[in-house]
Amino acid sequence: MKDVLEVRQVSKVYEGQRGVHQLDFTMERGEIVGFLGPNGAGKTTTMRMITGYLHPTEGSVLVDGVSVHDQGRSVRSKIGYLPETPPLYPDMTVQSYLKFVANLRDVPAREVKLRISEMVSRLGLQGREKQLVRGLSKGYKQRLGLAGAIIHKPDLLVLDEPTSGLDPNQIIEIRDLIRELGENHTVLLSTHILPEVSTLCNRMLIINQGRLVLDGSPQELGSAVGERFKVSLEVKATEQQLLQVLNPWEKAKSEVIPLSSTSSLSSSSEGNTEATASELAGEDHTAASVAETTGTPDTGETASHLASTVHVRLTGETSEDFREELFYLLSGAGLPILEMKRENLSLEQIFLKLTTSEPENYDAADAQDVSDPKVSNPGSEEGSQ
Ligand SMILES: Nc1ncnc2c1ncn2[C@@H]1O[C@H](COP(=O)(O)OP(=O)(O)OP(=O)(O)O)[C@@H](O)[C@H]1O
Repeated sequence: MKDVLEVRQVSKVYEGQRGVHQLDFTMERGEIVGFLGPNGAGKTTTMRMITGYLHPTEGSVLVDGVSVHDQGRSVRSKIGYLPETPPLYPDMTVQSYLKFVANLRDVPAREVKLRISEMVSRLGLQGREKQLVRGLSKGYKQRLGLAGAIIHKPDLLVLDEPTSGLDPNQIIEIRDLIRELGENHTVLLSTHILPEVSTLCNRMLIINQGRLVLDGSPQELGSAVGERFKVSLEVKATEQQLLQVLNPWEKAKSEVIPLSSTSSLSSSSEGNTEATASELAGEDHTAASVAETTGTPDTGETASHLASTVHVRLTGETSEDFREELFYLLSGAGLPILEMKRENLSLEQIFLKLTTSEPENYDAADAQDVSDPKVSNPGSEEGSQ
């Protein structure tokens, strides 16, 4: 499929100060891509270069194969841009603003009326056509900004923090609109709100200190930072029975979790109350003591053989999801899983891992490498450059 957007080795230097450095990525038709980064990372700079409002110091931006900077006006008709603060004129009405933008964007005169009514109904602006822009709430101003950004039916839609400053209801409404717009447009969306990316985007780009540090789907994030797949389990078995099955299993390493580190065990049954009490007394809780405190009545056998439930944490060799295989392994051995929980890093933790790095020296030799898995060694010296 032909790329709608090609950002080729783009750098921007502001009077000796770095804006962005050798960014290189493409977007295919129909993608909704989240563009994330801490304050000052270079998101707005990048978006302004993509939309033709700023010239790169180096590199080029192509939309539908045409250079944004060589063919300014013709290529801008293919782009819709919603800056963080949409340039709305407070003394215009909703309708006159849309007419103004339609003319500016070269919408054919005979189509303007129809496009305005399409935008009004699509963006939920019905009944507000004659209202002055200054009287609109922030959420409705954002809707109007979006209407202005798509009135000329652009191929590529660039949205700079479209939900910033909105209340929770407005955020939900604008997200729904963006999701809908994504059905007909290719969308690049910058945001500070991480859950927004997981709900709206099928791919994300993370930028830090002017460089791309990750390019991948939200699902690929874990493997991008070299994370292994992890789960914690509560299994109806003795520790010995469980480890007999898990130890030879090559997919993951298992570690029994002492009772003092488990939450569900320490909050439910009577046995757990005892355990918590002894815990308060500062006793050490090994897996054997878990067995003791949660086990069946004492019949004289060793405590670990009596346990009714055991908690274990399993860490995979890779980031590959092994839950299904694990389920069949334990059920095949007649050991019921009572609880299984993923223990992987949250999006926020991964973001922090990728964007918390020391300031670096910039020189031409330290070009980024975001080849598969699409990350430039976060945390390592090379990656943080
Ligand atoms: N006009 C300018 N002149 C000089 N430096 C600038 C200019 N615009 C941006 N910068 C610098 O370029 C870097 C990237 O800024 P940019 O606004 O693109 O970041 P951002 O990721 O959009 O940040 P935020 O999330 O805070 O909006 C920052 O160090 C910023 O100070």
